[in-house]
Amino acid sequence: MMSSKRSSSAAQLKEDGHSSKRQRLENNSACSEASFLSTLDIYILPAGIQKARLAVFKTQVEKYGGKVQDRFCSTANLSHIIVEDNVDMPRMKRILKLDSSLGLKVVKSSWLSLCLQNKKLENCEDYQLYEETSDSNDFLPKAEIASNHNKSVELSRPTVTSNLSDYESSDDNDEQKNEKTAIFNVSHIKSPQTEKWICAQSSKSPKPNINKHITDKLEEMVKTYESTNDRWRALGYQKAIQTLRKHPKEISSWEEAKSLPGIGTRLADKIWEIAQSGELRKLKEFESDEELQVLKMFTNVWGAGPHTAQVWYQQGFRTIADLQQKAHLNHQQKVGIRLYDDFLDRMPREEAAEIERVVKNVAESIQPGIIAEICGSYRRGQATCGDVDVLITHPDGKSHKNIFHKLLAKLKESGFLTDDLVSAEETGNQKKYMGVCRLPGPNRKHRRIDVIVVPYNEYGCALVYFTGSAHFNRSLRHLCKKQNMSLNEHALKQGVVRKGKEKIHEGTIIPTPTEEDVFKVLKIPYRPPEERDH
Ligand SMILES: Nc1ccn([C@H]2C[C@H](O)[C@@H](COP(=O)(O)OP(=O)(O)OP(=O)(O)O)O2)c(=O)n1
Ligand SMILES: [Mn+2]
Repeated sequence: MMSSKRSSSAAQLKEDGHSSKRQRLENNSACSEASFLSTLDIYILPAGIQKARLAVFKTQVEKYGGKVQDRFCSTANLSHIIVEDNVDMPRMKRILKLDSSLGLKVVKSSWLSLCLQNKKLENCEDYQLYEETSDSNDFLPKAEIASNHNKSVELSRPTVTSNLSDYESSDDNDEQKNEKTAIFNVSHIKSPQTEKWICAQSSKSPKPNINKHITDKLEEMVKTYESTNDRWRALGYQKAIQTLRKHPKEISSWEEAKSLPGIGTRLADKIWEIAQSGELRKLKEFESDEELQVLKMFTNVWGAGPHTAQVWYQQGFRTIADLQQKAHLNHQQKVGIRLYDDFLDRMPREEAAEIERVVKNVAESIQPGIIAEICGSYRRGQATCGDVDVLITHPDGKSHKNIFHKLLAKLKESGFLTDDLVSAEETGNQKKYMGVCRLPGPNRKHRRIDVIVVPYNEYGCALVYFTGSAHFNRSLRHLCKKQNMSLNEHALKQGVVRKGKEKIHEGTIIPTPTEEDVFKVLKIPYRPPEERDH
């Protein structure tokens, strides 16, 4: 969980780092006929296609700016797999030896012929092969999930290789649907129907979660998949949990589970198994699997992700004591191990409020008028918090610059900050500290604290980002993509042009001094923090 947070900020950084690619866009942006296939990066399944025809396809596609891969590689960033018109999905999967989610478009070769014939990238929808979906459409609005339900292609992806880029790629697959509009015809983009989006809806459910007995078990599955770095599956389960939480009645049949958006056959099986027996065999198996349990425990060490956990396991370590005595640990992991139990314990929100008061008082004593706001789960009104995320700024637009070091120095001096994890991470104009604090007095636990100092003109976007939830943020970012915008903790930008995962035009900043402005620009109703707890 905590390691995912850090990977995510790295991913965010990456998002920002594409300005050098702007040039390429400018050369490309007048998308003439000559490069009408430039968004294609395809693999053509040879089965049933004559060699000569295969060669023609390859030459033609390349001639018009596309790429054709000679070998199939499940980790390559393909836009489509092309198959002979009579090849069906099961056959293709057999040939390519696939059996978990890839999320690639599989299209009949007659579509490619049509594009070449008309010298334009035709809509491929009518030529696409579909398979029942189970775990993929996380960020789509509900209506879209429903309508795509039996259509989206879901191929198998080998488990252990899934990583963060898979996680983001759900966005991109969907984006490819709009590739024509996005690359060729930027000015004619329709505003998506926003009302169905997760970020447009309140997380406050009018009814309590009646399927809690099911979602609790699925949550355990998520934790396991997260510890083995199987984010693809973790995300699929997370999405099912969201859907089930909102479902107004107790699941009473397999069909009922299966009819819910984003729940495919395999998830419906699991849900029905829990509904009927109160148990999930797969989870039991996981629970009796020593390796999985150890990996879960090791990934709970702050500073250790699934990879480190795996390495430790392979080195023969099985307990936290083993790590303490024998493993080669970096500074963060040493802190993570020393405070292992404290970090796993979520603090009551009252304690987070006390921490806020300490930080606010010290901040105010350094610079009057300073704003210090706890974001994260606390601001969303949760009863317990995993850590405290303090966002700091100053309305004069400049005083924030001097605050970071002074504030941390004072907080250390008083003994409130006990350990540093990341002393200063700079992202653009923002500075982030990650560390550990403890309130004065007996029997106090150590708590994780992040302090983020941001310039006032980035405050609106920073508030949105650090308030979360992470799921809510993903939905916002995805909605942005649909409107050719981008959103991160720094800014909301418009006129962004993307090609696959790449941003080939960074876009321009739309000023959003407040959170409300962010919602307004995206044309969704403003949601107060407690309604963003998705
Ligand atoms: N992968 C991530 C991680 C974090 N965030 C944003 C949204 C989160 O709400 C906020 C703070 O991150 P935390 O990990 O502290 O999450 P929460 O505060 O929501 O939960 P917790 O109570 O577990 O700290 O940062 C995000 O958008 N994407
Ligand atoms: Mn938090």
